[in-house]
Amino acid sequence: MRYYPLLLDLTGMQCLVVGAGEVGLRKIEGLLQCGPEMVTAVDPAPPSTGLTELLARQGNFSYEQRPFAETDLDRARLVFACTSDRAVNDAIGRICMERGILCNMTDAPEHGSFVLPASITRGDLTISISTSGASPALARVIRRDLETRYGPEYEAMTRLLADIRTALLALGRSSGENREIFRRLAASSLPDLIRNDDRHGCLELLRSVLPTDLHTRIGEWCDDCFPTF
Ligand SMILES: C[C@@]1(CC(=O)O)c2cc3[nH]c(cc4nc(cc5[nH]c(cc(n2)[C@H]1CCC(=O)O)[C@@](C)(CC(=O)O)[C@@H]5CCC(=O)O)C(CC(=O)O)=C4CCC(=O)O)c(CCC(=O)O)c3CC(=O)O
Ligand SMILES: NC(=O)C1=CN([C@@H]2O[C@H](COP(=O)(O)OP(=O)(O)OC[C@H]3O[C@@H](n4cnc5c(N)ncnc54)[C@H](O)[C@@H]3O)[C@@H](O)[C@H]2O)C=CC1
Repeated sequence: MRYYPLLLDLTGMQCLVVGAGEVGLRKIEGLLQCGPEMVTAVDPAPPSTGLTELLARQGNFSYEQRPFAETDLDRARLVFACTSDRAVNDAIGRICMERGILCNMTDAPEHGSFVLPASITRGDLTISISTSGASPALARVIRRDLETRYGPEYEAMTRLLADIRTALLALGRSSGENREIFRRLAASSLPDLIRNDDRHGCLELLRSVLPTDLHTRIGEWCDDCFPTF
């Protein structure tokens, strides 16, 4: 396998995007969805409409209208080289490598330390697809295909399973018994029931699978999946 897949927590992290054209903007938007400490974009061009909107909305985003300078890398932990100037991108990649900073090279991925996957998020559920740079267009097609298979109901499904998991683990039963229940629920028709707004079916299913100690909580969990407002 060419790359090691991981999910990165951006809390407290300073991110730098050099070159805020079409590709840079996509990377900035992706970063800002994950709550970093700060995203700084550096580009000599005036900010585009998309960037101006982000600047108005996001307190943790700043834009510096000037070319890249080596000192930009002093505080950055995660860097994206997205300029249209191959020599500038190469220099960023080289310095990051020397300093041990994670760097995404948008025009020469083989010289960077990581690539981005195409992603679908449904609350805490993340589905990522990567072709390791072989064909981003294929990653995009597969992402769109999976988006229809795993719809918005998977956000509530994931939250429900997380709540049940916390409660079940607190009962202190054997992990073998717990695993059996988690696997049954995860493979059940819960997504269909949520999508079809079938609260009754959901109640029935949870009663049939969960131990009686948890039955008093089922109503509250279903309320969360089927809000009445
Ligand atoms: C290696 C990587 C490095 C990185 O950026 O991390 C990289 C590199 C390059 N992309 C290029 C082109 C395109 N990129 C896209 C789209 C996406 N590119 C993304 C990631 C990645 N792109 C990483 C590998 C991911 C993987 O392989 O799985 C996605 C998944 C995520 C994101 O960017 O957030 C996002 C999809 C988001 C979505 O829709 O879900 C499209 C599709 C389109 O626009 O229709 C095209 C045009 C079609 C095509 O070329 O396939 C070029 C050539 C530029 C040129 O022509 O010169 C290079 C440079 C090179 O290959 O050398
Ligand atoms: N990884 C990916 O997903 C993709 C990568 N690419 C590659 O990414 C690069 C950028 O593509 P686009 O965003 O479409 O180009 P673009 O022309 O829209 O944006 C490039 C930006 O870099 C800025 N720039 C130029 N010199 C700079 C410097 N010294 N310091 C800071 N900023 C500088 C320009 O002002 C411009 O705003 C290209 O090399 C392209 O081949 C293209 C498509 C997808």
